[in-house]
Amino acid sequence: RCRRAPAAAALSPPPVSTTIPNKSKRTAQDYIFGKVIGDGCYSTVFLAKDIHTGKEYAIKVCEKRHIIKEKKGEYIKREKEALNMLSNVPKGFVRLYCTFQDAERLYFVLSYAKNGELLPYINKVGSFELDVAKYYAAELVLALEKMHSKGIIHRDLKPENILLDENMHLQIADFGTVKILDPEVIRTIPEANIEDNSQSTERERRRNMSFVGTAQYVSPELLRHREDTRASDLWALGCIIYQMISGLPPFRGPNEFLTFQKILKLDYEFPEGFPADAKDLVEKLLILDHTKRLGVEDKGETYESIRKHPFFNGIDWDTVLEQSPPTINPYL
Ligand SMILES: C[C@@H](Nc1nc2c(c3cc(-c4cn[nH]c4)ccc13)C(=O)N=C/C2=C\CC1CC1)C(C)(C)C
Repeated sequence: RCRRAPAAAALSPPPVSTTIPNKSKRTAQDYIFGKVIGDGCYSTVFLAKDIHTGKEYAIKVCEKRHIIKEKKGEYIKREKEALNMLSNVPKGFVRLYCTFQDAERLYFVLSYAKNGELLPYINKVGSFELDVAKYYAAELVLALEKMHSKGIIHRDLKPENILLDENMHLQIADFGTVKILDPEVIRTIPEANIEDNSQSTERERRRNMSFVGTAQYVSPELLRHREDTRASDLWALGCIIYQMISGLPPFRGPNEFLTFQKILKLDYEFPEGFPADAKDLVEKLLILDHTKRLGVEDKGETYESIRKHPFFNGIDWDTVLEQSPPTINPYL
């Protein structure tokens, strides 16, 4: 868990120069750094403009000494690997264009999600109309299918790191907490009972696993056993669908510890008037036993049992991303 760095910690943008270097490798001098648009645990995301093309990008800047001090090298490496694995996926994720470094910093040049985070939209209108919630839930399912089929588990999905591009399509960001499954590993199945040395190294890995996830959206298996599987993202999907429709996440406490207690006891309820289909889907995702969650048994690259759920009636899964998203209106 990291505390938000105080604004003062946001990096001062590097000096701008006017020389035009050779095309091969970009440097910070190729960009005009603008406002800070996002502040991560050990990085700051600036809005920036390429001085040669005038194009806008988001540049994530990480201080090398901070990464070394906080031992975040692994996170940075995994984030870059995940972003590269997803950069050929045309929609649903922020795209990594290039990286470069100087003596003190690492730079990631990424797509600029012009409409920012999903969270302010939920807060502004209180809660989404059903067709809006359904549409964005469908975009989220498609993004999870693409990530999981590449063996990438996000582990910290939440409305703050689900962004919206200029056409209001979703772009998942912040891959600092991802887990990338070893390609040889078959789809994560319930742990076998047989004792073998891989089991003990797996147990070792979990004991050493630094905690990830944000309180309201973290799954019970991550809390209880430090076990992270694709099903942990399906739990977060359930929380986000609940929140888009009711305006607040299902598990809320005055502090993280009490929020965790509610998660482990599955202590949540639906507000009056919560649509029946949505309630049924959320109930099939917010199941303590991660092997029983809707979608966990699905084989192949799509979550058929989630796609087929009545909540998604009317969604044409093949054209969702080509459609223009429904307008997010204040819920009267
Ligand atoms: C979730 C992230 N916040 C953000 N990450 C990114 C943004 C972004 C944009 C706005 C925004 C745009 N307009 N108004 C606000 C607000 C927050 C943003 C963007 O455009 N492009 C790539 C990003 C991230 C790339 C990812 C590899 C890190 C945190 C809080 C971690 C900094």
